[in-house]
Amino acid sequence: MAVAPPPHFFFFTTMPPPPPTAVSPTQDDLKRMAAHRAVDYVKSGMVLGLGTGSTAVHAIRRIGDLLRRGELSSIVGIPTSKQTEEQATEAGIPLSDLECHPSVDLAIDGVDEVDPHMNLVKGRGGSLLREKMIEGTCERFVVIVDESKLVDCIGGSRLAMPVEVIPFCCNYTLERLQRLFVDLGCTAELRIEKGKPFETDNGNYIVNLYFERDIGDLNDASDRILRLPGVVEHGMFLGMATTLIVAGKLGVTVKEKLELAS
Ligand SMILES: O=C[C@H](O)[C@H](O)[C@H](O)COP(=O)(O)O
Repeated sequence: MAVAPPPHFFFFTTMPPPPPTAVSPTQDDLKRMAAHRAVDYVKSGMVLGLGTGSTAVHAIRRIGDLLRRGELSSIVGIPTSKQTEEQATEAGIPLSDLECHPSVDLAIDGVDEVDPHMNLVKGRGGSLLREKMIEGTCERFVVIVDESKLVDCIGGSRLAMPVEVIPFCCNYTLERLQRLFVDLGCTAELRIEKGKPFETDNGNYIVNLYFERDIGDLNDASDRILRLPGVVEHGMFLGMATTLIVAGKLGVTVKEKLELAS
């Protein structure tokens, strides 16, 4: 099993906790705090990757507010899902796509899990493919989380690792995915919603992988999954995040890749 390098190429900056109040922040408050801190990175004229989910929506609304107040201008948003497209339209953010704007300055998105090396699991909302296309091309990818998303190793939570597959013979692909990781006690399940397979924005299905043991070499696992015909993409986002913003009860912490910070 390959050993990941220590995370010494990162440094931390912290912000003081909010003044004490009678009520402690809810998880949604923490998501909003992380999202608003991320929007500090947004400058007028930027092309922005707009993430998907209950954390990212706070960033979308904040950007919309700043545009309305004239504190930001000439922003172009590239939505990572149909849901985000609707939310961004409602927030008044002008939208485009990668074909018209192939250079994305900054993307902001939530995640399902983040490890100490800033490797991520994404896609439990089903949007991993468009997210990976857009966030994989941007200059700076800012990940925003409440502290519940921090894990020691991704996949180690024993929660779902989503894989987007084409519908054709999806159970065959599912079997092959499960067999790939038989030594890790992997179970593969087709994501079902309302009695039928959950369909992504791209018309594909999601197979959720559950691991009994730690995945170990994530890059090797990624390669093995992607080599299977029928697989479109998986939810491991390895080495992509450049900034991590974590909101917790003690305040907001910002962690940067060193090369970006210098
Ligand atoms: O497909 C969904 C996306 O990857 C989301 O970014 C991820 O699931 C996190 O969503 P939330 O902020 O709602 O926890």
